[in-house]
Amino acid sequence: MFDTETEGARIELRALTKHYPGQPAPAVDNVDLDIPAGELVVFVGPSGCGKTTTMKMINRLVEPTSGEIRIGGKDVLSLQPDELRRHIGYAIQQVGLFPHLTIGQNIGLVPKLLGWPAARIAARVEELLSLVNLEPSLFHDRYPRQLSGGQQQRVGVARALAADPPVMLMDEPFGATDPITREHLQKEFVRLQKRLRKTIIFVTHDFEEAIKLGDRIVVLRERSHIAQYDTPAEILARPADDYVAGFVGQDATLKRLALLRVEDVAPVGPPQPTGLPQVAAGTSLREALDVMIAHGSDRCSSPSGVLTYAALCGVVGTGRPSSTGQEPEAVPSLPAPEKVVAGGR
Ligand SMILES: Nc1ncnc2c1ncn2[C@@H]1O[C@H](COP(=O)(O)OP(=O)(O)OP(=O)(O)O)[C@@H](O)[C@H]1O
Repeated sequence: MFDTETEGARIELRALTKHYPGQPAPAVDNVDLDIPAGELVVFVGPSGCGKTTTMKMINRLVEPTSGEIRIGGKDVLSLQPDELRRHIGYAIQQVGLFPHLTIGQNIGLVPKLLGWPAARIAARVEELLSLVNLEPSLFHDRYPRQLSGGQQQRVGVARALAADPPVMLMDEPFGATDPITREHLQKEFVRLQKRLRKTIIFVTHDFEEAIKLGDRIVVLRERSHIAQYDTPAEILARPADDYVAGFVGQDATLKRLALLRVEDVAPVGPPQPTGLPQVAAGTSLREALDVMIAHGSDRCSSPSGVLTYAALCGVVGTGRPSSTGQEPEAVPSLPAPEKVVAGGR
């Protein structure tokens, strides 16, 4: 259907507008947006700003009033809507599993509609259950009511991936889960997307979630006007205006530290296995800072070298004048270093 069948396809929105009948103003007004192939782009904005309407126009659950949508160069509005939807994964907060179908049947629904042979569907369902960390032998024949909320959300993601579509639309897919399950699902999802490289539009109210998941974030105002479209790091470092700064919140520096890994910071020396608190490869700078604070140390050792508190401040532009000339935001000061007792807790 698209120029790429399974790997991410580029999405282009041109002057996209939706004016619901009887409403005084358009819900989505003249939106232009380019989403590169293989990227996960998060729409974040206040309730009612038009996130869901924009997303639903892409798989034509909502018909645009005017404008253009292209996926992989194909004009979406010239395609048959049911056929289009079979080639776009869709996961929503309410999950929408069919209660009378087993988990296996729910996941296999779209491949079945696409006419895949039974053996191929069975293999795909097994593969997807494993991919979302649900043991196939335990979950394949259960019914949705026999699963926890978090397990159902995973099935929702598996079902959206079932036909291996190049594009996925995800509307608060983890919204109904408790914070711990949600964090777990987010981490799993980031790992999954690193492998799959689909083009994904992900809607959320939660700016923290947008930072964790997005290659880029679109911050929306009312009527889906774009306030800023950039990488999480750029939005945190340089919010376009006060509206975006309001989303970023007070702790932008800590959020930026959470995006960076210890290996991103030039080490000041080789790893020192003893005497310093240790952090693993892949640890975020925010976690490394927590380790330094917990040990009362102004440095810690990682496989790529020694990370100092000064280097950590330098990387987020604190402790020296910022490029804009504004006062840099302070990272929390470290408590006075204490002697770390070898073998102590
Ligand atoms: N079917 C409809 N008929 C009329 N107005 C609608 C319809 N669906 C949505 N709207 C209106 O369009 C605007 C945008 O709604 P939409 O659901 O796209 O926003 P949203 O940003 O996704 O909101 P939320 O975060 O609360 O889900 C709102 O003012 C909403 O009331």
